Amino acid sequence: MQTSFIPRIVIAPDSFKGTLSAAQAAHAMATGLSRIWPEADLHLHPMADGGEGTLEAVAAAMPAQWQHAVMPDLEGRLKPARWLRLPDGSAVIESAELVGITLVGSSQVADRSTLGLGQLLLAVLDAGCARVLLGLGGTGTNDGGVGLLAALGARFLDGRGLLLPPTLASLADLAVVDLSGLDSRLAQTRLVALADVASPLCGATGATAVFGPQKGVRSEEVDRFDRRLQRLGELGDAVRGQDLRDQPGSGAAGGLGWALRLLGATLEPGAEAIADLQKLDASLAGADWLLTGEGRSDAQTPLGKVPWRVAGRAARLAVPASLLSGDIDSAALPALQQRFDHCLALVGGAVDRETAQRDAASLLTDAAEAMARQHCERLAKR
Ligand SMILES: Nc1ncnc2c1ncn2[C@@H]1O[C@H](COP(=O)(O)OP(=O)(O)O)[C@@H](O)[C@H]1O
Ligand SMILES: O=C(O)[C@H](O)COP(=O)(O)O
Repeated sequence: MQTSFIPRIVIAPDSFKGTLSAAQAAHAMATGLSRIWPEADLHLHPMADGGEGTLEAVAAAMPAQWQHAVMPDLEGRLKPARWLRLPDGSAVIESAELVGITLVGSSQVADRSTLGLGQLLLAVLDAGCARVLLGLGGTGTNDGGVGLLAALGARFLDGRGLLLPPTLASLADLAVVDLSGLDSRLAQTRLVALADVASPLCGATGATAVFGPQKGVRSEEVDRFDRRLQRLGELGDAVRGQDLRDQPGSGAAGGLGWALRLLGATLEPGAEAIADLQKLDASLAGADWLLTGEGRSDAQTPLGKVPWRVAGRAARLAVPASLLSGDIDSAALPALQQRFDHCLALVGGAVDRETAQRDAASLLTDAAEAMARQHCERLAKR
């Protein structure tokens, strides 16, 4: 079916983790919409939230230059790591490049470190970048950011004054946080952390309790590891004379949010920052429809995931928004329907999870087409 109505449609999905990048998801959705409206004015905004895909989402928004380095990953293996230099001279780093959960091999979470990420930040300082955006999220580390801090000159000592390796395991013996040797260039550098979650560093809603289990923290370890980050937070905050550990986003990326605050960074919700960089509102202004989605929509989605945030922007501009995700938790539907006029999942009916993941791109295209067909008349009447 094709119609003469030519709609303006914004397509702004997050990645479908493990199956499609945000750009692939946006492209698949666009292909489906084009079957109904071949001439449609489509605006593709592959989104990210600070986690995996952040560099790609920024690169899609502007003529940024890819830069290349080789740094230790979360298990200490040397790995190529990219960063971006923006037209205004700022740099963008993505934590998932070096300490991403997909890079985890056989290590225990307590032995992983963000040291290589700190070394990458040093390389960016060497390159003379005065403003650095750091995407936080999708990490396999829970070291409170001590690796990153150590790379930049911080020292972590035990009760006898011995230097500790920068890992969660060593924090069991932590007695002193010494920030006196931090790289002096940090004082002239504007650090902006793009956080994918608003969790505090510790406690029931903190990094270890909420995101530790997905990184391999066993239930009997949660309290012990949380106490280590609590102690780290108390000692670091005392040096700064501020309570940084309870601030929103300090628990992002296994505590990297807190570590960056300790370095004077400001924290922003990553999805909002990416939407701004992509000038999403300019595309939404006057649009007829927003189509967004993610791998799985659930109770976390209304807490500020990408689809929720882009739909919030659409609502402010009176643009109806629909959600097309790989899977949708039916328990979350009532909440999701507050913001989306139509919620559709690939999983359902004859399509099981395995098929939805295997054939994600073609199923997404077909589902977008089906959605467009259903919305055709309503959009034409707007
Ligand atoms: N094509 C797909 N069909 C069904 N489920 C998917 C698909 N792609 C990803 N998922 C599921 O989505 C979940 C990840 O959710 P996602 O929204 O992508 O990331 P996050 O919640 O970490 O931001 C995983 O459990 C994955 O199995
Ligand atoms: O710990 C992290 O890396 C994140 O802040 C939360 O991770 P997730 O968004 O990949 O679940």
